[in-house]
Amino acid sequence: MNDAGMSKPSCKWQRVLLKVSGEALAGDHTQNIDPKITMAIAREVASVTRLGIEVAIVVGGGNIFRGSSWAGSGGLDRSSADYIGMLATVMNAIFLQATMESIGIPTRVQTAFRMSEVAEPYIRRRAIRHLEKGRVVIFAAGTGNPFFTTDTAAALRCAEINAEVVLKATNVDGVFDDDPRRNPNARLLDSLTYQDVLSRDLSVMDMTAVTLCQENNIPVVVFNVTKSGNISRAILGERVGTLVGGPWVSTTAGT
Ligand SMILES: Nc1ncnc2c1ncn2[C@@H]1O[C@H](COP(=O)(O)OP(=O)(O)O)[C@@H](O)[C@H]1O
Ligand SMILES: O=c1ccn([C@@H]2O[C@H](COP(=O)(O)OP(=O)(O)O)[C@@H](O)[C@H]2O)c(=O)[nH]1
Repeated sequence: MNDAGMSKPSCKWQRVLLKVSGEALAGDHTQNIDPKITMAIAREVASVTRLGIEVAIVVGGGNIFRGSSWAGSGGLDRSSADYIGMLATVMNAIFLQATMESIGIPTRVQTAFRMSEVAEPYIRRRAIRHLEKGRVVIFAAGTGNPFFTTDTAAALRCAEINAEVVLKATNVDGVFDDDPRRNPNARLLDSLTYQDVLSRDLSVMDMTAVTLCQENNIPVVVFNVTKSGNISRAILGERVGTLVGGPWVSTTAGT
């Protein structure tokens, strides 16, 4: 039983870290953020938090600004470009928080650097208390440092709050043995070891993020967020997408 008075279901995971990339939030790309996507995420997260599963989210910012693409333009150095990118993730976080709270999900945003007029600063113990109280916590501004990505922030926050898995929401069905957008014969991989990802240079997450997950035995599930129900399936531990960090193990809840 958690503080929110909900009995814990016999699901695979009790506390998860959901990584939502900016690309995923952009949906059909008619705008920077697709409200249909934020609402779909909110509804699916709501359905699992009602089961007592604790959900923390790291949002990306690539739908608005990706530092590496801008560094060097108009005298913009990489660090300044990355800070703009981190601020982009805060915009996504505030939007997602508003959508979640509009359907009754108590949500807190914690940013890696202080902007306390719009969000809480990242305070680890406070984040854990929010989760224990049944609130969704959205981590924004990545790690707060330039030269990193929000995938690394996802791995870091997952380790810090003792979440059990990083669920990486993407626009493709999982990890393929080649880029599916370039190679129609690319094969979806069921599961992978961290070493596979590193040695075969499979574009799952950046190497820093993969190494952090490997060193802390954090499994990563890469799944397609655009398919309705996949967020719930991933959070409930059902077999969806590609599992990095060892073979799927059947559970009572999943297959
Ligand atoms: N250190 C902080 N800086 C900025 N805002 C904060 C801070 N701590 C809490 N808040 C905000 O104040 C509001 C009330 O905090 P809340 O989390 O509801 O407190 P409690 O856990 O005691 O109920 C929330 O909107 C929260 O985001
Ligand atoms: O710890 C971090 C996280 C993000 N970023 C910057 O924020 C941008 C958006 O994050 P990311 O590209 O990881 O978002 P996503 O690819 O998930 O949309 C990155 O390109 C970086 O410029 C950063 O500098 N440090």
